Amino acid sequence: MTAVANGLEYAVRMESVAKTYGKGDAAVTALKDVTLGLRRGSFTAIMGPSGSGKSTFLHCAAGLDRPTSGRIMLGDTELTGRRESELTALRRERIGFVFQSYNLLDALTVEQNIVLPLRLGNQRFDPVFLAEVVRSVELDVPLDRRPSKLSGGQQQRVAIARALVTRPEVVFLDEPTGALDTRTARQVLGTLRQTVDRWGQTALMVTHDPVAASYADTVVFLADGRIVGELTGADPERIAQRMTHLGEW
Ligand SMILES: Nc1ncnc2c1ncn2[C@@H]1O[C@H](COP(=O)(O)OP(=O)(O)OP(=O)(O)O)[C@@H](O)[C@H]1O
Repeated sequence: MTAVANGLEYAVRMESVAKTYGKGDAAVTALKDVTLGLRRGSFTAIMGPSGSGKSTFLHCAAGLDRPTSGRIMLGDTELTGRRESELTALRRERIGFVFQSYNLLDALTVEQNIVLPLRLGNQRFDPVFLAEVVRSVELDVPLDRRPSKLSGGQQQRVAIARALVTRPEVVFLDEPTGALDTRTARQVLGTLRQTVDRWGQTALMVTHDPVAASYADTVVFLADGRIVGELTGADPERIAQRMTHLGEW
């Protein structure tokens, strides 16, 4: 298949990616020969024991960290070998991020938080699209409120809206429900699933939770820096069983 066709079919492609931290005796190889494509419109979860390379994988795929070798493509744009300023612009314009700790600014209102990536990129915001994003994440609070006045679940919906507002090619989520109670976590994951289904949003989520992972189309398992398996359409029990086979988690 040609590179252009891959760019259309895959939102992200990683080819033989390796990442080593440090040098000599202190070197730690966090990723080894990782090859994976995220199809446009797919929702993928990454699971693996502690230290298996999940964060490193997410950071490399999102252009937050550089692999030691291999190639990473965002659509038909190669990330590897770009200057930091170019990577910053690519991340701002084409990628959305959601973290466990929400990372909202309390000096700003909910609405100002959501549109912040557009302001930073000097992009205009379309109030009709903003309303659609707010509706799609089922955010049901006054937009002039400060984030700290909201529940954890509502704060994470604000963070997801902020990640979606630039119409990113991919949203990367790092333990997005790690700080939420079980019921709220399920509601937020249901919302995320709907944005994938309705908008064709591509998403990649790192999680320790088999229930969270079961909302994804495919779960990719990492162990010791390598991809060691994949499950599609699996329920939480099957995912938990596979994790148990990978050892402690
Ligand atoms: N900045 C760094 N410098 C040195 N070693 C690192 C660095 N970041 C990660 N590592 C090492 O790389 C390996 C993979 O770490 P990583 O954080 O990617 O795993 P993880 O699966 O996300 O772990 P966890 O589930 O505990 O967050 C580990 O051995 C870790 O100690």
